[in-house]
Amino acid sequence: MTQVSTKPPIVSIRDLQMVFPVPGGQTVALKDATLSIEQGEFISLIGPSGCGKTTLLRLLADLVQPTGGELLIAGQAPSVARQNRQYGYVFQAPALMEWRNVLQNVMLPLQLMNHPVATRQARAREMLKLVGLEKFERSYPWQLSGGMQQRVSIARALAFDPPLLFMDEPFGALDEITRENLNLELLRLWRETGKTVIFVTHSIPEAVFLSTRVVVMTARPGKIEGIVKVDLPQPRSDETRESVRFFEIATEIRELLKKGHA
Ligand SMILES: Nc1ncnc2c1ncn2[C@@H]1O[C@H](COP(=O)(O)OP(=O)(O)OP(=O)(O)O)[C@@H](O)[C@H]1O
Repeated sequence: MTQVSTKPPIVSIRDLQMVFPVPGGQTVALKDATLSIEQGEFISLIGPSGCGKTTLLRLLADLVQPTGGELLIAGQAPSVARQNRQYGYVFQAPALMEWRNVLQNVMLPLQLMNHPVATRQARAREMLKLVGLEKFERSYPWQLSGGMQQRVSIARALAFDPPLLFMDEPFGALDEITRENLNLELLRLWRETGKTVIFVTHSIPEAVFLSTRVVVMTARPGKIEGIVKVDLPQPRSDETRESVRFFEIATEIRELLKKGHA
């Protein structure tokens, strides 16, 4: 007998639209986006600069309000999901507080919510262990490499143990090898925690390596050109990047990107 899941998708968007007023007119940042994401997926958003990837994340995070369409996070309005701490957000720049050490940075969200000191310390240490930085809790951001700083910001985003993690080009500024290592670490963390990740990237290989599905967007006004399922075996490894299937999927995404540019 087939089991039918009654759980709502963790993200459900229908005909989502975002139009920004600009002097002398308007910018259509996102047009008619429809997408459903199940719990535990790893979704990458890829598309040309200005196609609305960050806007889509900001809509999901309730940082801007859509001008049309529907959007639900775990069956809730984004404002409710935000209050219920349903997601963590990792930005392109780590945005750490220079005057706070690593532990204090990770504890900050819990401190703002008045969690007791012992609870927030224990939770922050657990998250630092998850990202492999338990030995650096007393270090200050300026004492860490760019990759380590981004791991701290991932630990901070996970402090509330949210089911969803939004990541906006988190590794874009890092060198290729650091980026590949962090990709592997992120996949380990994703497997161990069962989180749903929505990840913005400009890199086709990064999207293929990380994702269960890749959402390909068109040039402005940003629309979804296609959704590519990545059927590469898990866990992914360095060998994954050399497989024939990896190149086939990368080519499929490249063709969709070209179509969206035309
Ligand atoms: N607050 C705003 N007011 C006016 N226009 C905006 C605003 N936010 C975004 N836009 C415009 O919406 C479009 C989409 O921007 P967005 O940052 O979502 O693109 P993106 O795909 O993330 O780009 P990139 O890959 O370069 O980061 C752009 O043309 C941008 O200028």
